[in-house]
Amino acid sequence: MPSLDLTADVVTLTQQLCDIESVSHDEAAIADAIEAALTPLRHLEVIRRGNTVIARTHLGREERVVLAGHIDTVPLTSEPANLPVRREQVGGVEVLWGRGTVDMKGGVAVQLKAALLEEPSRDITFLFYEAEEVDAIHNGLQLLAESDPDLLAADFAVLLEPTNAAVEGGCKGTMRVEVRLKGIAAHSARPWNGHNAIHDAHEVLAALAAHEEATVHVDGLDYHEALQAVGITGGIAGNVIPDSCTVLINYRFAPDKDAEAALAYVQTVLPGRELHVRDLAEGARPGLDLPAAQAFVAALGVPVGPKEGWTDVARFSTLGIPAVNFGPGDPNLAHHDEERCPVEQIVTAEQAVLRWLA
Ligand SMILES: N[C@@H](CCC[C@H](NC(=O)CCC(=O)O)C(=O)O)C(=O)O
Repeated sequence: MPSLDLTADVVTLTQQLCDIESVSHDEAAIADAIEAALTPLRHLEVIRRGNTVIARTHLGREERVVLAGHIDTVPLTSEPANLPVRREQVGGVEVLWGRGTVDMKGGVAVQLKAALLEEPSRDITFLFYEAEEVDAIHNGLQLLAESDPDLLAADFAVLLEPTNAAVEGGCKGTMRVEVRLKGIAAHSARPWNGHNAIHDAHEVLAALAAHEEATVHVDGLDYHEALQAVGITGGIAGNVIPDSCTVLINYRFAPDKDAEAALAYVQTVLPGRELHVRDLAEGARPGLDLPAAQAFVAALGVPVGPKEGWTDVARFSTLGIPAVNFGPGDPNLAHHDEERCPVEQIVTAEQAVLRWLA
């Protein structure tokens, strides 16, 4: 069983975490390693639900904060192979290079180092959760909110998602919709007997390609919307006119919109098309005017910006718990084949979190 050494420095710990492969739905090994590393720490209560590990202090402090991070990653690449991670120089900067270094095992390493604090200034709930990178129904925090909502209770939450060690407020919503096109199957030597559903997709794709994506100003931050085709399927054989074709579309919408408004917007881009919602997670407004968030930003003294990806800040906002994103790694390199994180940034993030909790 792979193991983690919590006494190692935060960069080495990040490397250890990354080298335990944990693509979504395959997090058992990393959850086992985290649970095994935390269980001997006598100041923590450690709980396991599926492949989500929860650890809490019970020091009777006035405030409880959550430090949360997901332990899954998007799939690996083979060319270039992005596991095992490498520590190397890129453009004169020392980086950890490989899957998970940005999204988000550097943040998880910072959580684990903070878990060693025996006398933090606040009570802390650490959440290491499964299946964040996939459809919302699998999300470990979603499952925890259903099974043990009390485990999410807190006055403030920090999601250790990549932010370049700045604070990123709120997050955009994400919706996946399918447009299902119908045709008539026939022999491809005699296409006049059928109707090609894949050919019909060009109208949908042309509308998406022509669409101008908006920038929306919400409570002082600019969120860049995105409406993109992310998949297309159809065809059963190389000599059959396809009778169906499905275009999968991902809409990333600013947090001034709820799900209904987001769907209505997609409909304006694709008038008359029947839209089938496959997955949906609403966003969260920045909430940086809330006292808890202001105190965090002031304590860290870092710049603020918008979170363009979706994160579980949205879940905490829904629960009425102020939450922000703060962690090492450039979000522009999340999910990228060249995913890499400057080692210095992982150390900076660790120091900032430890200072805040001291
Ligand atoms: N259920 C959603 C979950 C997607 C989560 C993912 N989040 C990030 O990559 C955060 C890092 C960042 O971009 O800043 C995402 O936004 O894709 C889904 O499946 O879409």
